[in-house]
Amino acid sequence: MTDQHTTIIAPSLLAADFLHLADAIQMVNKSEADWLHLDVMDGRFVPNISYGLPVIEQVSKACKKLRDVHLMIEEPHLYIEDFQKAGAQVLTVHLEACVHLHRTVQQIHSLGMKAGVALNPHTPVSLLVDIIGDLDLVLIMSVNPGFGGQKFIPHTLKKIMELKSLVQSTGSKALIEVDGGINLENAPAVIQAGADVLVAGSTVFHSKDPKSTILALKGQVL
Ligand SMILES: O=C(CO)[C@H](O)[C@H](O)COP(=O)(O)O
Ligand SMILES: [Co+2]
Repeated sequence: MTDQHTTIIAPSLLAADFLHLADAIQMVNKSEADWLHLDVMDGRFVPNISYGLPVIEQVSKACKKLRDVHLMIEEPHLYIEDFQKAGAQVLTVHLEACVHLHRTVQQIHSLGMKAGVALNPHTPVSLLVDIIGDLDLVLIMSVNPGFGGQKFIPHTLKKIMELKSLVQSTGSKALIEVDGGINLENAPAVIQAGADVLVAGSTVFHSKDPKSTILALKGQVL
């Protein structure tokens, strides 16, 4: 999607203190984070409900970083324009939730957003073969979607490597984003496997010094 040499860090607001969202956004604004990851859950595609359009609209007004919206919802095509109006800049839908994935990607692009497709841990990378050339981003779920604070599933490292070869062999511009259970211990291996973007919720927001943790995830320890 963009020329970049250092890993993009996208803190996930899901792990922030919801009573003090403004403080969380100011921290992200002042940090070396590149994006803000926003997780939308509908209680149907995943067994949890997070936050939705009104929250993203307000967050977008305050957030100076790119808004990376991860839709864990059924029938996401019904809400593409709503999320664009709320301030989404990258909009990611789940392959498992889309019957007409190519059409949904076209819809996202027609509204001026970057388009991402997310894969659950059990969904093979090979299912992207006929869409990879149209994508700006592929999100590899490294936990089962629905909750923050879960443990990284090790076999997803192999999927990141498979996706990296697919991207390289097809000349796709898609960035590889990895989401779930990322911490300071596994981040180097995830980057080594081919990740361009690391999502980190608990590791950033539950740390004593979130700004330093963001730098450390980038491999630039203070
Ligand atoms: O999509 C997600 C969960 O479905 C979140 O982005 C992810 O879980 C981040 O949280 P953590 O870093 O705590 O695992
Ligand atoms: Co997410």
